[in-house]
Parts: sequence; structure tokens; C-alpha cells
Amino acid sequence: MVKTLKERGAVAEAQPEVRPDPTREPIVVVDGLHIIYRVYSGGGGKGSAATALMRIVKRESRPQTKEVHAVKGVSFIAYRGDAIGIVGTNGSGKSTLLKAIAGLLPPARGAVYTDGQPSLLGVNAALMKDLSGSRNITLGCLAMGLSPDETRASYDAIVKFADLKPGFIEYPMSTYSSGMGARLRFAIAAARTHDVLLIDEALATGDAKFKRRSKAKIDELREDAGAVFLVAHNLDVIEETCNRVIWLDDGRVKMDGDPEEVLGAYTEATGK
Ligand SMILES: Nc1ncnc2c1ncn2[C@@H]1O[C@H](COP(=O)(O)OP(=O)(O)OP(=O)(O)O)[C@@H](O)[C@H]1O
Repeated sequence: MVKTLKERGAVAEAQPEVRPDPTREPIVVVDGLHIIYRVYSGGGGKGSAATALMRIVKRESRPQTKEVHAVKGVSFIAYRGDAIGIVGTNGSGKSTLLKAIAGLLPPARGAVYTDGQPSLLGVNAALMKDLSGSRNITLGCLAMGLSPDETRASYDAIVKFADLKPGFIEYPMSTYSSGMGARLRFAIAAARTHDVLLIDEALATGDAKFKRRSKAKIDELREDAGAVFLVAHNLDVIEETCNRVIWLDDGRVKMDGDPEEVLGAYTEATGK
């Protein structure tokens, strides 16, 4: 039987139409964005340096590349003051979308326009795990563009916000639990206002008290910042923090709108 284009997956399911709101100020415009990862695969052998060297010696051709189409024609507009939660099952493209908004991944097609500088705060944000929390605060603040005076002035507030166990601020970050690390990273990032703040799972590891304080901080950041994006598997965090939710499904926008409505449909569809 001949399959239709849709059955063969050649035609994407329609994504919600984007209707600009002329009364609000756009901060991030994502326009028909496609992100494709190219992964080396095949050749049989392991992808080690030795295999690559053998291939050069034997003058074999390069291994085949495989494409992973992670974001498929995503479009939306984020406005000043928006806190947008991004939900979706594993591998649906949430982290990829955040990285693309941060400018870390080149679009294969489409474009991302941002008014101001996006900052990506991920659980894996690049602090130095061998340095103490204290040194990382200085490093992180300077890396975010704060002056040495501003860094010194922000130090106490960051330590207080991170609320680590006594003494831990002088220990290397490699000794921190993932929750402690996430708290410190969030506290550092929150020390500055951001035009566009992208948060990837940073709050998932915090306890209830920290989540409450981070929600208050995100509300504050939203007032000063342009827009906040939050990826989290914990839907409570999204529901409490965001005024809008985008549901990604296999790299496409399935729904974009009111948190209650989108999270309701998402929970029903996925049983999460
Ligand atoms: N560096 C990479 N190279 C190749 N493929 C990748 C890479 N990073 C992600 N992918 C693929 O892109 C797709 C989207 O991944 P992504 O990490 O954006 O999803 P996610 O929704 O954030 O998932 P999770 O909820 O598990 O964190 C997946 O198929 C994943 O395997």
C-alpha cells in the first residue's frame, strides 16, 4: 500500500500559528527555526583517536555522518516580562531550543532574533569544579560582566541566597551535591539582571524552600529583565513560576499558551 506523505513523516504536523501582539514589546523572536546535529557514525570501529589515525594511515574515507533533526520549524514570540516554561518528553528538543536562543547552536534554517544579550544558566554552566564556591562566585560575576567592585558588593547576597551548609563556600565545588551546585549557579546568575535569561533544570534539584525563594527571584528578574525561559521536568515549578508554557513534541511546538491549559493537555497526553 502506498503511504501518504504524512504517514511517512514527510509532512510535519501543523504547528500553532504565531499571531504577534502589537501591544507588547517582543524580546525574542524565533522564526521557523531548524536545528540539526551532525554526528559521525558508522565505519564499524569505535570513534576513538586511534581508529581515526588508522583511517588516515589506511587512507580510508571519513565515516558517514548522521543527522539528528532536533528542532523542526519552531516559531514563537516572547515578550518583555514573559516567563516561559518549556515542557516535553525526553529528547523533544527543549535543551537544544534553549541553546539555540542563547546563540550556541547555528540554525540549519530559520532564525532567532533577540533584543539584548541572552544568558544560559544550565546545571552544567561552566564554573570551575576544582575551585571553591567562593572563587567561583568571583569568577562567575566577572564572567557575567560585573566590575570587581560590583562583584565584591554582590558577594554576600549570593552566599546568602545559595544558603549552602556552613563552611561549604570555601570547599571545592566538586564536593557539592548537584542540588548545592545548582543553587550556587542560580544565585550567581541572579546577581545580575539579564535581558534574556535561559534556565535549564537548575531549579529541579532544589528543595521546597529554595524553590520558593527562586520563584521570588525569578519574579524579580522578570520585572527587570526582558524574558525568562525555564526548562524543567518538574511541572509544579513551571506552573508556579511561568505565565506561559510551550510544549515541544519531537522538535515541534505542540501547544503554546496559558500554563493551566498547556500543562493540563500535556499531563493528559503523557501521563506525567
Ligand atoms: N550534541 C548532540 N549531538 C547529537 N544529537 C544530540 C545532541 N544533543 C541532543 N541531541 C539529540 O537531539 C534531540 C533533542 O535533544 P534535547 O537534549 O534537546 O532534548 P530534551 O527535550 O532537552 O531532552 P531531556 O528532557 O532528556 O533533557 C534528541 O534526539 C537528542 O538525542
